[in-house]
Amino acid sequence: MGMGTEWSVIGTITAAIMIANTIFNKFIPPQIQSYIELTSHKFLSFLSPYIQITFPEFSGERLKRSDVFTAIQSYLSETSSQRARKLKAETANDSQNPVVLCMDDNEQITEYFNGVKLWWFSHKSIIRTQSFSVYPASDEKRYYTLTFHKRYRDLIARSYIPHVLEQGKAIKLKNRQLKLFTNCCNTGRGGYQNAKWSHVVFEHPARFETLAMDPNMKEEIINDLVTFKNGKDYYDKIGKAWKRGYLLYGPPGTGKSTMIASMANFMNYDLYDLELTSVKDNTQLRTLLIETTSKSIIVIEDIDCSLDLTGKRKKVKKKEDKKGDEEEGVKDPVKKAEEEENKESKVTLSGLLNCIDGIWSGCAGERIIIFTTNYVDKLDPALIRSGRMDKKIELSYCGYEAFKVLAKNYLDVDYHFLFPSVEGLLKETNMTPADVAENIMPKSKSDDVETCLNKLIQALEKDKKKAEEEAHKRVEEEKEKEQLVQEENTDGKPGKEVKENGFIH
Ligand SMILES: Nc1ncnc2c1ncn2[C@@H]1O[C@H](COP(=O)(O)OP(=O)(O)OP(=O)(O)O)[C@@H](O)[C@H]1O
Ligand SMILES: [Mg+2]
Repeated sequence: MGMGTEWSVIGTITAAIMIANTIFNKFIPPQIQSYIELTSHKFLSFLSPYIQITFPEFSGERLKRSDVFTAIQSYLSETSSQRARKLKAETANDSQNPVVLCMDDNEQITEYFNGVKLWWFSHKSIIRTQSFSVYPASDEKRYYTLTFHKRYRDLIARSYIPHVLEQGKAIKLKNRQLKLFTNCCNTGRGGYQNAKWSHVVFEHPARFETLAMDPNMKEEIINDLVTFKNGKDYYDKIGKAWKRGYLLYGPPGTGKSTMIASMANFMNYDLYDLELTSVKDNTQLRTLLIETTSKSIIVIEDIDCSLDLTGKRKKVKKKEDKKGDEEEGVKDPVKKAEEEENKESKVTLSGLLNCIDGIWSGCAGERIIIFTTNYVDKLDPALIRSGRMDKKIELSYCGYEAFKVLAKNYLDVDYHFLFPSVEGLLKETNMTPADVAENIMPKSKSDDVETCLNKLIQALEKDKKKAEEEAHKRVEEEKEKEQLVQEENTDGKPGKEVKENGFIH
């Protein structure tokens, strides 16, 4: 039988089945339907040498889409778009390929696996649910069926289906568009229902390759991330939730935020930027954290400024109070009520810790939480203990290795005769990678590598001079202080006492 004849036979049979199915669903009572289905199924399976496996979209928990179904859908969207005749165009979140073509509903394709022929069908049927409402409720039921000869049962079950699921998951991950979620500006006059995330597509260009830092430290972080990503079985084995916490600390402009973006790109995880000052209270914080999904990084930037750890937040509130008192006479009452509510907003350290431990234990895995701070000493030890913050990463001033990465990024050079001068000066100064980057960035077309590096050298020399002057000033001040103490000792009371008592203290 030729390919064309085979298809027309399958097509006719499918069409006939679909018509019969419609008539069957419409006119025959459900009890008789199930009896007929059972009998005909038994009869057909006795006659047919083919086996059929069904993969429904929803199974078990009605609200959760089956992971197997979505994996098959991704797999077929890639493999079927070449072969299926009826295609469906779906919107993709990719600006370069705005449309994804995939197999349409009630369409079929043939596939070969290790020389074995098999058929995929995509079904969609409308089920009318029994309802007392004026408008009859209808529900779409979608599923895939896989048909193959019964002699290949083992091969399909043991090799082909795992292969499809693995490929499907990989395709889904590859096509995944990263998102940046933020809770900022979502709190207003309302209560907890306003505790929600809004998102934009995450398109930060930061990569580990372009991140300027000590190469050994970079490698250590990458290895840590890779181990975490592949660690599901390990975490299961040791009975620990599949989560990891990082604390990034260092002066402003040393690349903390850049590193977080690089991590998200490297891991292919969504980013949740949690702005604690916009969270009303601990309950709202919990709601937000529970809503985060797996394969994500939850970030709390400048943790020392957003929590009542240092008294900083209190100070801000006091300032607001003062301002409020001054403006009291002219204030709109609605605005005032709103402010009153905002003033109440309070996330406590213990609330945050409980929430973190809560999502640590209660939600599905693969989550990273990152805190950043400029002042690590100010943080409460409870917040950064191991288990909550598993790895503490210090990002510091620009060293020579980090400079080389920046020079490669910004000027596309691996070496230049001015590099040794830069190396020497970097050792003697504290310049952040952000400032180094700003100095070596060409500002006009005529700026060549030498001009840019000279500009950096000038800036470094200026910094060095300033640091030397400051150090000199400090020494002078110390000297003055010492002199003052000495003068006090000779002229003042303590000296006399020493004399009188005859003791030297
Ligand atoms: N280590 C680095 N590698 C590459 N670029 C860097 C690095 N550090 C800083 N930069 C550059 O400087 C800019 C500021 O850095 P970033 O925002 O990451 O600093 P930060 O440590 O988060 O500062 P802050 O504490 O103020 O939030 C970035 O846009 C980036 O271009
Ligand atoms: Mg930052």
